[in-house]
Amino acid sequence: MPKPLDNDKLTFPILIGDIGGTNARFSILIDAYAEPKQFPSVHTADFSTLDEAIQITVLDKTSVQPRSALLAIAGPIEGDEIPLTNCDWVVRPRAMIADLGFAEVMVVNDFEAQALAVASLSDEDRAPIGNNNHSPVASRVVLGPGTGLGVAGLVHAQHTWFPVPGEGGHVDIGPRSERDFAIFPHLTPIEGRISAEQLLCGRGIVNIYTAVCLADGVEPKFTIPADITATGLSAADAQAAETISLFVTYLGRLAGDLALIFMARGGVFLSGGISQKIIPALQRPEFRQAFEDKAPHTALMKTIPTFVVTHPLAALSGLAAYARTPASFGLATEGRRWRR
Ligand SMILES: Nc1ncnc2c1ncn2[C@@H]1O[C@H](COP(=O)(O)OP(=O)(O)OP(=O)(O)O)[C@@H](O)[C@H]1O
Repeated sequence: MPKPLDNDKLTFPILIGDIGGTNARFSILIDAYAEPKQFPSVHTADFSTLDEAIQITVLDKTSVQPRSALLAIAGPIEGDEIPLTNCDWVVRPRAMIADLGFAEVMVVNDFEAQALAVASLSDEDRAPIGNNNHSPVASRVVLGPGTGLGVAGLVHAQHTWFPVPGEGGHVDIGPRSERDFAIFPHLTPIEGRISAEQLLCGRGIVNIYTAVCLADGVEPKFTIPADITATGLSAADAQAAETISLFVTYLGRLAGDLALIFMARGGVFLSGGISQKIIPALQRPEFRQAFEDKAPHTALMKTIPTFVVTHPLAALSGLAAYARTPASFGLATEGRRWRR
């Protein structure tokens, strides 16, 4: 078993990496004060292993030899061989230490990294949804529709940020309005239920659109999420337009539920690839209406801000924030930190 370590500093220079299902992004943090040295983002499919991607895209391109690596990955972190969700790579920290010259490797969950990022996002790196652009220093939530639906809480207590990565994308979601009751019977349950991720991700956009078409007795025209949002945003197609409206409504409902669970007075932050692409739809009334529609707590919900994270490399910025000042974060390291 890996040896548990305290939340002490990783040794600089630190390679930080955000390994998604489709893309991997790397940078090097020379010390606690320097801006990260950014490397071009790469497609995971272009390299057979993570180690090869690090060697070719980072180590071969710089004379700086990182002493530590801090990686965010999509998927649960268990044991010494960590397979990635949606990609063939396996993270092998012990082999990275042996072969790539690192003294230490630490691996965290990708939404934990997103949560670390929203602890300190500047105004330029977020777009408010609604009238409130103030985020007090208080607990927050990150909710990210992309290939899947990621969720993490960020609890603020004792002057410390505690990321809470969970599987919140898999909570149940059910019909509420009369129109929902007409559409939901056309969704395909998985093992008897509809989870939030079945509606609130790229595939979910297609699921909603198809169910709307079936409810209307119309042949579906689109199978690609980006086509549905593009057509829906321009209102060129009634079913695609309704899909966008329902998508932001359901996202607002879930965002509100999560804000209630975490008492997230610091706000709910929408990350992931889709949120940034549909900001105009999120700024229409439906998202905030659904978010605030939480009687008997409507007055409370009106005070909670909501944002789209617009930072292009939010997970990397979260990892860099942790690498600089680990003591500001209550990040669990047990079983996730390996050293030579
Ligand atoms: N304009 C768009 N509107 C709606 N959905 C989109 C749009 N563009 C891409 N998508 C969908 O977003 C999903 C990809 O999300 P994202 O960009 O967050 O990638 P990821 O694989 O989750 O993360 P990573 O880039 O880290 O690998 C896919 O399902 C894709 O079809």
